[in-house]
Amino acid sequence: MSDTPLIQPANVGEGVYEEGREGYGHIKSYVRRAGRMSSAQENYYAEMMPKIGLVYASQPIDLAAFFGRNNPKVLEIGTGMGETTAKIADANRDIDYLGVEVHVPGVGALCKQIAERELTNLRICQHDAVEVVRDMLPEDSLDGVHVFFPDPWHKARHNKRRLIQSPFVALLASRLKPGGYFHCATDWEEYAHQMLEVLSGEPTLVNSSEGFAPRPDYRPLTKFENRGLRLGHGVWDVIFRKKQLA
Ligand SMILES: C[S@@+](CC[C@H](N)C(=O)[O-])C[C@H]1O[C@@H](n2cnc3c(N)ncnc32)[C@H](O)[C@@H]1O
Repeated sequence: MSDTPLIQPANVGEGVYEEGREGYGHIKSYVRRAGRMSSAQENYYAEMMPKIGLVYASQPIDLAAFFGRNNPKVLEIGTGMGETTAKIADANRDIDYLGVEVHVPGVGALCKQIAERELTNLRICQHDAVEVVRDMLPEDSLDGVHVFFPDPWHKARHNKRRLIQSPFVALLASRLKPGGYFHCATDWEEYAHQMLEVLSGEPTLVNSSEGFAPRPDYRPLTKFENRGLRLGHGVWDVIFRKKQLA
């Protein structure tokens, strides 16, 4: 692993207050939303998280040992209510998926999907993905990264809270294996262009298409996306690959 962390640990920057910074750590890409779990979500959370949850710790993990097999590993950041995540894992049982999400009712909803679909290839970490990637995922350990519809933070003064920015993309790219893919999607056009620009600027990645990519079959259309498309709104997919070693 390299000596210089790409994202500074939480104690760096102490004393500097910036909007969006929690506990003087790095700027957060989310706000803790209110919202209670339904009793079903609560029950599934209590039943499933001890079995499939990854508890955050500031040390790298062995993903093959964690999933109990050597199959391809894909990270999804911001699984939301988990419908897309569960559908993808259900349709691709030979691939192991690690979903990272901070919103507790969303984690509860995903636990329900995992139990109902009897998925053994999908696990969840309920923690800030920036810290999970920085502290827990070894370099060259992932076959793919999904970041679907990240919070757009559309006001200019909030743009700094967006996930897809150069330092985090460089960190994520370092966790991909050579040939691994990095797939983002958004319905916010200006963010789509930022994604394309930031990923194009990462020297270890190469675009899999010319410009935006067609939606690949493995990413199902969400209800929300379908409605948007009917209303004439756009959705943009950006898919890059990590360069093979020379
Ligand atoms: C707009 S939602 C999209 C959810 C889902 N991907 C979808 O397509 O419906 C973005 C999600 O990312 C989560 N999120 C944002 N920043 C995060 C972070 N740093 N770590 C983990 N989850 C994060 C939010 O809690 C939210 O659920």
